[in-house]
Amino acid sequence: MTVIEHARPSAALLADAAVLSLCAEARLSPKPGLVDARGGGAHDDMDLPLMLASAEALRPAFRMIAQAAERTPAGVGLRERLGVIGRLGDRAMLRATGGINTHRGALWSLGLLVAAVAGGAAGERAAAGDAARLAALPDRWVPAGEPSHGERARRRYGTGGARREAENAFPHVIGVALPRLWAGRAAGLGEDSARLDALLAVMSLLDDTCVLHRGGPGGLRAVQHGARRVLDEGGAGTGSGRAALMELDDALRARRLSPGGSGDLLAAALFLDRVPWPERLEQEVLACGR
Ligand SMILES: CC(C)(COP(=O)(O)OP(=O)(O)OC[C@H]1O[C@@H](n2cnc3c(N)ncnc32)[C@H](O)[C@@H]1O)[C@@H](O)C(=O)NCCC(=O)NCCS
Ligand SMILES: Nc1ncnc2c1ncn2[C@@H]1O[C@H](COP(=O)(O)OP(=O)(O)OP(=O)(O)O)[C@@H](O)[C@H]1O
Repeated sequence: MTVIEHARPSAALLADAAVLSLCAEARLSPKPGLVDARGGGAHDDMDLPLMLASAEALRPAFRMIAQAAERTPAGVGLRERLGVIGRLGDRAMLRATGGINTHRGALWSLGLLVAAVAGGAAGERAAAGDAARLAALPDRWVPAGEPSHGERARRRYGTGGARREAENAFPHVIGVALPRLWAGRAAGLGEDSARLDALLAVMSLLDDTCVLHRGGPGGLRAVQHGARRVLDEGGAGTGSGRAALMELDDALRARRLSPGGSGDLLAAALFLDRVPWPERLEQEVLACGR
């Protein structure tokens, strides 16, 4: 069997892949409740140009994250360095958006995955596992402050939010979004329909603190049941699935419910799908020679 030398993707390439994934997630339309090419969804302070500007503003942070992970062995030192860069990235995002939180959750999830790939993880599962170990390490420099919306939702409803999703090695990315994306492609769905179905599959299962904070457990049930219904109707690529999706979009916009955590995890799946893993390259070369 051919064994191909695996050149680790450069920090610049990983930052490109992370920004492209955020842009692809933002452009994907029609997404229920989320910002997309049609407008702000459940948000009255966001639109697509703002999301794209925010993604671009995060490029230096992703590059610094990758460089730090290339140079520093995984451990508390790296975790604390990522915390510093993550908080700087957050400030760059807020500068670019005039103070609006467009991508905080996405920077957290993608930042950890970028660090894992830059640190040498080979394959989606390995990357999610390495990211989980980093997420679980302590960071002495977390500033004390007001509890975030997510923190309040966690205390009130006992859910784990973005932090636990990372500490558990991104089960909704590895076990839900990626398999659904690949199954959709294998079934011959168009790329947008395969991505929308992957998003809906995550929405149908995730305890999203973004939704809980705005709509409580009733709002979360509406998101989860609505997404499940679209999939049961045949998914975004069918007429009845599309009709159910548009109904869900109307309902989420009317109730101001935004499944932001699911948007973040779709972007994370698109990132992992874009990384040129050695075994995928190997399969492509073998298929080419057949
Ligand atoms: C952990 C983070 C998200 C902050 O936690 P916090 O409780 O304040 O955030 P909160 O729960 O409000 O969620 C933020 C966002 O995460 C997303 N989210 C919500 N629920 C989920 C979920 N179940 N799974 C994944 N993402 C989710 C949503 O987009 C939400 O808006 C992160 O911003 C952080 O701690 N950053 C510090 C910098 C750092 O350490 N970075 C290191 C890696 S770059
Ligand atoms: N396409 C998208 N549209 C909207 N949000 C998205 C999208 N993709 C990802 N997100 C995520 O959703 C989060 C936005 O959440 P939200 O608007 O609830 O922020 P907040 O400032 O915590 O709450 P609020 O707006 O209620 O004050 C971001 O952190 C971002 O990572």
